[in-house]
Amino acid sequence: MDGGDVSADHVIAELVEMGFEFHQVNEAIEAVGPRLHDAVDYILRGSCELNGDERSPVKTCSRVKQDISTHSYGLRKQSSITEHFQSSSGRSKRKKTCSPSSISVTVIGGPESMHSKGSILSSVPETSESAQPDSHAYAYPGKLEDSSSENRDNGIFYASSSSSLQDQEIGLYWEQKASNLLCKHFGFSSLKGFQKEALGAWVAHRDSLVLAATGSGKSLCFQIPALLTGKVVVVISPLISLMHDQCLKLAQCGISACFLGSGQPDNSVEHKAMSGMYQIVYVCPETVLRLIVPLQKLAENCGIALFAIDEAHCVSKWGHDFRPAYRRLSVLRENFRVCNLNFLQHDIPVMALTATATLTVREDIIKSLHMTNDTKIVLTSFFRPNLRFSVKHSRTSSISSYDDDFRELIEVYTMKVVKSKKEIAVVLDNLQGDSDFCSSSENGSTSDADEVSSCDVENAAVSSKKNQWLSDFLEDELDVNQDVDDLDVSCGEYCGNPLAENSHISEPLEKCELPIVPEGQHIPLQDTLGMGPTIIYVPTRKETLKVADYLRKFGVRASAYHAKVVVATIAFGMGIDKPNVRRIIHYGWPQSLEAYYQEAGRAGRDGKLSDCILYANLSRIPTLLPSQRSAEQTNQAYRMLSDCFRYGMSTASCRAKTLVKYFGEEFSSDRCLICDICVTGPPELQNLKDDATIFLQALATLNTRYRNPFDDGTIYSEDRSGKLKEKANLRSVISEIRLQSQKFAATDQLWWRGLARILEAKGYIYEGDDMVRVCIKYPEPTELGLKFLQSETEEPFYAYPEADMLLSMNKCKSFSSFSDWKRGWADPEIRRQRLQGKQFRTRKRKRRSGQQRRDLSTARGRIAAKISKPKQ
Ligand SMILES: Nc1ncnc2c1ncn2[C@@H]1O[C@H](COP(=O)(O)OP(=O)(O)OP(=O)(O)O)[C@@H](O)[C@H]1O
Ligand SMILES: [Mg+2]
Repeated sequence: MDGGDVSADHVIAELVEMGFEFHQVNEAIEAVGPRLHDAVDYILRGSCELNGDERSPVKTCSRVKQDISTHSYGLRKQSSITEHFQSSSGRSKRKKTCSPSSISVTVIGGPESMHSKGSILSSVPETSESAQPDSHAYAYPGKLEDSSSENRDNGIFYASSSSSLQDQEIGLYWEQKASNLLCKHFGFSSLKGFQKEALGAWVAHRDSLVLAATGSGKSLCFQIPALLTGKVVVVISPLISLMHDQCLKLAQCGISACFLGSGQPDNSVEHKAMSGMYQIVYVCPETVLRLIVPLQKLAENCGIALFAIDEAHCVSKWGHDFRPAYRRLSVLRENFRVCNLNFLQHDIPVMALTATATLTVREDIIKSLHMTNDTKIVLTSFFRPNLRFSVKHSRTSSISSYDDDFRELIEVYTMKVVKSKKEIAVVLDNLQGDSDFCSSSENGSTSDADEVSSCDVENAAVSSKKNQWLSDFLEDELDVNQDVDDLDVSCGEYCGNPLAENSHISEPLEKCELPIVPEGQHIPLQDTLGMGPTIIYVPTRKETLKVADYLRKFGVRASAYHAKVVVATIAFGMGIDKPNVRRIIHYGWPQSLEAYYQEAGRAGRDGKLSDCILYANLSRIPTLLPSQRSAEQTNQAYRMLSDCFRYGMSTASCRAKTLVKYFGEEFSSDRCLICDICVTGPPELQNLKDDATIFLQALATLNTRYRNPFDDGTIYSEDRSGKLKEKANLRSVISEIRLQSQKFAATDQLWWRGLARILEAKGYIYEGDDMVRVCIKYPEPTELGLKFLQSETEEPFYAYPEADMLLSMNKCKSFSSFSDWKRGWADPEIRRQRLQGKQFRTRKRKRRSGQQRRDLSTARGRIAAKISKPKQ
């Protein structure tokens, strides 16, 4: 919108269309001429005093500079402290009680458009020399009237807004005013539906819980109130990198903001914030708990418009990033009510926001934060139409998998096909020989894992040279604030999966324009995503170095990022808003679908097609990463990991549908059309009647055979020595199946593991002890299962084989030959021949050469070598 040269009629029409009153428009045009922005400014300023020349010569960001140069950007003065006192004393001190009414749920139909054309955030450089990244507080100078004696009280500055409005004024045309502020500060043409809903609740002084997809624009729901009122908005946020990112962006939009917490090196910022100097104050939950009294003073002196609790899933023990301090945030609701603070006219609203909350988590948030019964729930679709989800099988702990898994990525970034098998072999050899490059135990090993490896102690130490290189790289290439330490915030009582510390960042060599995804339309898979940045999430720090190292050897500009080395403002963690991330690669099992969806949500925030690929070892059961957990938390963590495992194993249902369903949403359309399952289709439906029958039959046999002598209902199985041991487990069921059925003698355990999941989902079997597990261990038949077994109908049992069953089908052959070999030993004649014959010698030789090749860099290899060493 450039109002300079357009005719008065055009400008009038546009202003009226924007919702301004005709007489206001006329007055504005008469005063400032037919210039759209100036007219908008004029109207917004209304009858306020103008004093654009009072702006202090403090550094401004490029966008603000541009605004100032194009518009006569007068600013309204912050009401002085005396005015605040006057207005507060003039208010009714009548105490109010909360009248409970039922919680209302608003479901906004269909996902909001993600196509943020003309987003100023993508058009403005991410850092600007004038954005003061090292100042730790971000003040648009026009907002801080440091030279006004009126606003200055004992050296303390008070927040100001260009559109400071009284409470009653906000109520009248708040929607229009909010839209105008949105346009002015953020460059967006209109508020999204859910943003209006959330703001509407706030205007009505109600608490609210805002549930909206990652990247949908939740931040604006709590940023606009600061602009509308001129009062301070206090935002509770879990990560310093996130607070830093948001403050920087607000500064670019001409809004003063600061963050408080252990990462804030400037002690004076807290004092200034509590004096009302900043419009938006970000604070970590631990810090806000000790600031209750200063905040009450702030509410009395300057006014607090809203408490926003961002990433509110951290409140809940049932969520993926539980933070104990978040749970204590009920103090905000308790201490800022009319009944405790006489000067308030209404309770200060609490707005909780998250993109990843299941139904249980939502209830827990409302309860834990003591939100009022009148809490408004604003719910939008969690569906992100431009995210292309897929799951691929990979032995992610083994560097030999990197070749296949990262080949395409390397080709995208280096723009050449460099990888002949020979070249790759050379690189892999180099990496294996590199002392820094050590293998680590995989997140995803089963208890019966047969290939677990670990690092030599000496290899585990990362050379200081490399660390130096990494921080140099990050300093050079990324917008880094090394003074900010995420770990200060996220350690201690934080019992979650530290998201930000496990990522790689690949920066593009050059950017390219990509088509915007038309909502609900099919996107052919061969569409290239171009070279926007890629984030690779891996489970351990060691693996960040490993994968980054590998990519760099092929010429990709990749760097490991984890909080121990450096914390960047674009840390790509929870809530971080970088528009053009094209690929999110999870390399190894995530710990929960919440974490997965949250991390995947960093992709495609500009609305363009982006890939979210999960590489996981589908033949193994994932394990929990070590963390301090109570028994209850451990069970919950297993439940979440199990859901994630099932997502990976699923072959029949659209990925996006599974994901949004997990968050309690009924997917409006049947398929997303772009995920791997939608594109390639599910595998062939199979009649698994025989398989299900033999499984349940074997289970029933074991139950009868090992019914324990004490007849207490517990079922035992025998170990090889014939001793009674624990309950019949999946393994013993599989052995029993092999004994009972020639047809299934060669079918491997992956098949049965998958089938057990299908039977469990059907309600035919259940976990026989009280433990929560990722995969069923002690199957027991349900009544339904027994009924199925006893039924003599010919009715088929159709099911889609799951991912592990498909893997099993592929490797069935080798197992079969092994099985034949094993069975052969039962025949005395074959046994004799083998012991004497060539066949045995060959196998022995092979085994011996295997010993020589033992990999001494792995724990297994060293143990094996030790055991096989002849005794002296
Ligand atoms: N009304 C709007 N019109 C157009 N674009 C918008 C609007 N509101 C927000 N956006 C865009 O949405 C992007 C993401 O916003 P934001 O960071 O608030 O997402 P979020 O919902 O908090 O995501 P997350 O759950 O990942 O934290 C912003 O960079 C902005 O470009
Ligand atoms: Mg956010």
